[in-house]
Amino acid sequence: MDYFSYKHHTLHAEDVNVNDLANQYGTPLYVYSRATLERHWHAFNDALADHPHLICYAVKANSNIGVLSVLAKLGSGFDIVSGGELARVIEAGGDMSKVVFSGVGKTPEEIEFALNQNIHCFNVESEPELERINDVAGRLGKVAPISLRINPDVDAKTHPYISTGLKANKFGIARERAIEVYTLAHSLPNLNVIGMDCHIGSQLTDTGPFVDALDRLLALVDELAGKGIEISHLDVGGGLGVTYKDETPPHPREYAQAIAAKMKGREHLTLIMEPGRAIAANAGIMLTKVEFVKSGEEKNFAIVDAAMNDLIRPSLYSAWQAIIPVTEHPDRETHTYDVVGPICETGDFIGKDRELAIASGDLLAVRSAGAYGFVMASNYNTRCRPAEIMVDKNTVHVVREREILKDLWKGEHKLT
Ligand SMILES: Cc1ncc(COP(=O)(O)O)c(C=O)c1O
Ligand SMILES: N[C@@H](CCCC[NH3+])C(=O)O
Repeated sequence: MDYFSYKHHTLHAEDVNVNDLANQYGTPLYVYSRATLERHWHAFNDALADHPHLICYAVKANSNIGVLSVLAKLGSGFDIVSGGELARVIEAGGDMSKVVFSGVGKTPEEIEFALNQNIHCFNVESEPELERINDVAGRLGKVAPISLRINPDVDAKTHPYISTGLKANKFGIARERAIEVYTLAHSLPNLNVIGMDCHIGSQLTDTGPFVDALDRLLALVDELAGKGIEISHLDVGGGLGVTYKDETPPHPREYAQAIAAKMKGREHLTLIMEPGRAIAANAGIMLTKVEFVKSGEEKNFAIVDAAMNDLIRPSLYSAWQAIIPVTEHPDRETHTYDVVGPICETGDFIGKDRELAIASGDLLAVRSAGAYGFVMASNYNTRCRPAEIMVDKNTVHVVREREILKDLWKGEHKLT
């Protein structure tokens, strides 16, 4: 079931006509569906019902406090990568005992902040980070729970910018060095070694690489146990892909069951997952208005009011996201358009070569925009970032107001 669907030729988000949202809140506008977020979270959680587990939603995918609060109410954990994300989870009412802290460059201040919140675990990516956490914990008279992020050296077969589990990537500790680094961690006085984690990349559309990575991790868990280092959780990271166009990723249930099957007989190991995109991407759309239709010699352009500063994935990764009309006009002729924004860059496009039946003033919806959409937005060209809306059946919540011009130079000072 799709919570973004047409009723009487008009796109709805759950029970709300998105035309009304655009009229009331303006465009560009991000619109999320609470029911979709919840359904995606439950798909992971329910599939793991037979194994001790924790779903730690990857906050980076969509860190809006409204989104986080919906997931916190379901009992979700959170995977964070900065003190800022931790502060958002606190603000949203998240349970600190279900927070894991990933990322290659945690500062002493961020470590202290997280230690004082008693988070579940630090996912440590290097030896110097291990030493740093040990020092900060010692200074605070605390013991830091840690997991080591192992780089399993498997090819996730995804876009090179978002592949993270190869030796050539900056992430994690090489598999060959894992035992040595675990031994070091175990010897440090202010650390408690409780887990092992990995994350091999994002937008993966095949279960194979996940299972290969898990096999490699489990072999290490056994080797560690042989050396007297027993851990209590295994975190397989995030990375499950979604359908943007014609990709056929496994359903979260299928993916989670494949992972859980490998964990049979290891019920003492809590299984942690950190899905981001698979929960948020298809729970959101971005609405944009056609300002002008421009016919060139070689191309037609639909110049819209959203740009690469609002949604950067097409420009950054040549990512394809569906662009659909808010009102269907079966009577109109279609033409091929590049859907472009007003920013002064040739790379400013939302979609290329799209068949659309449009006129200026029409509204379009960019689908799959709930993950890595607003969170990657900027103010480039001094543009206000869009508002964000959460629809819950027929109720509309403004979960972030549209920026106003004054917000854009907050903290700046002119010379007198
Ligand atoms: C450590 C870690 N966990 C989880 C995620 C979430 O990934 P995805 O949104 O692909 O599920 C990421 C981002 O790729 C990550 O770096
Ligand atoms: N931002 C990326 C994914 C990066 C994943 C972060 N670890 C995207 O839009 O696809």
